[in-house]
Amino acid sequence: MATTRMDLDGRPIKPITICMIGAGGFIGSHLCEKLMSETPHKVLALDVYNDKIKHLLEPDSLPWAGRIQFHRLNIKHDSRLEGLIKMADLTINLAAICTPADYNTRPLDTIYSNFIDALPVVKYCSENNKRLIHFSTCEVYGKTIQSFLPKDSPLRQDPAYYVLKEDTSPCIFGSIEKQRWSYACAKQLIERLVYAEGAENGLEFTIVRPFNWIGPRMDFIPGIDGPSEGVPRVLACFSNNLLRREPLKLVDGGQSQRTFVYIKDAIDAVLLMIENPDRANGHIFNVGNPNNEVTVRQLAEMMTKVYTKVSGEPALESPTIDVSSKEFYGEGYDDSDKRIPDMTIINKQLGWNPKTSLWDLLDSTLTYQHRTYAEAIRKAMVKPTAS
Ligand SMILES: NC(=O)c1ccc[n+]([C@@H]2O[C@H](COP(=O)([O-])OP(=O)(O)OC[C@H]3O[C@@H](n4cnc5c(N)ncnc54)[C@H](O)[C@@H]3O)[C@@H](O)[C@H]2O)c1
Ligand SMILES: O=c1ccn([C@@H]2O[C@H](COP(=O)(O)OP(=O)(O)O[C@H]3OC[C@@H](O)[C@H](O)[C@H]3O)[C@@H](O)[C@H]2O)c(=O)[nH]1
Repeated sequence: MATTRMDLDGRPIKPITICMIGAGGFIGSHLCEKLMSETPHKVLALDVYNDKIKHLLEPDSLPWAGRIQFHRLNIKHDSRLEGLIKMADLTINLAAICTPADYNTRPLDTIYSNFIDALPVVKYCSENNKRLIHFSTCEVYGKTIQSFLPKDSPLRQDPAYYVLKEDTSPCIFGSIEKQRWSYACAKQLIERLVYAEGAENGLEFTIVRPFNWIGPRMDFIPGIDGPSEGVPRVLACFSNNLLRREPLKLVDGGQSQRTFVYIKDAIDAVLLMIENPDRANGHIFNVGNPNNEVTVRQLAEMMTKVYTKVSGEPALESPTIDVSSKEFYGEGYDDSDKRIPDMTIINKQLGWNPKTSLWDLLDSTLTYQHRTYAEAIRKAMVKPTAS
């Protein structure tokens, strides 16, 4: 007899149906895994692709068979979207172009994907009184105030100038020709639209600002399960370099800082939002791990050490190489200098804190990368490239 699961206020959690847009992606695939293995909820999984959730959809003998349905559709132009949102109690929108290499090279696609294409999702939820959890990004904060202070200013040590807080921090982007900010600005405007639908029309919404969630199935390995010339996010870039025994490329010397959180810790936070609507509705949540801050150079050094342990292969003599952002990303690139999430609101509303250290999450993730890709890469490197 399954025990009834209780929410944070001691009330029994009723099974719901969730319309998950972008369910076939990195975060979506982990969220579907969690929902299928640990909850009674149903998922309508909408995406253009389902490679990352195929293991959840087949065979029919799976214990959750019947609770997850895949619908292959592109929300840009599909008349089935409203009906699927109406069938569900809650819509979670994860769909986006969200790899920085695209922001300054495909700015129109980026703006359409992160703002225009999300408009019908918000409209259908609002018109049909359906709850929405919308995925934004920590990138809406842009650059810290600290990054504009003189290098020797003592204020640089004051957290008020660099800790990012949902209800007080400004959004600071570069100039228009720095087209990198097309993504963050599109995300900012869709946040403002969702917030306005809440304020004016009573839409029950939650906005999530992920701070660099990383783990297995993030993006792709160029030339293996993605285009050879593709440029994924840093975890996949560095994994690809390690797998191919190439130096890791440090953009502009790798001085930018990031905080990384393990995908499995972050998914726990999302499940708390799903199952505690009274505590999550109306809120914007930072979801990250302030204890895992490194420069990109330090990340490269740590991944090199972990990969040596995981693969048994010694590191290269020169494990990293500096490259300019212009060379790596092209014209119009710019960067966030530092991303430390303030955790006050998510602690107060949901009592959530991340658990996994950067070393441990890199250990499990690089173990997955090595097990999944090492053989395919060895074969690809042996095979002469087509002349
Ligand atoms: N992973 C992170 O650390 C991170 C950080 C900040 C924000 N986010 C946000 O979280 C969300 C999910 O990110 P992710 O890391 O899983 O990315 P992802 O690229 O792995 O997943 C996005 C999914 O959306 C799908 N999609 C895109 N456009 C679509 C469309 N028009 N119709 C149907 N499906 C479409 C893609 O096929 C993909 O499977 C995005 O909104 C992203 O901006 C993620
Ligand atoms: O090979 C590489 C790849 C990336 N980098 C650097 O590593 C840092 C992280 O780059 P990523 O591609 O992972 O992406 P960013 O952290 O800049 O933004 C990402 O995180 C927030 C989400 O909104 C998005 O998924 C994306 O915008 C950047 O400073 C980038 O310049 C390298 O130095 N070398």
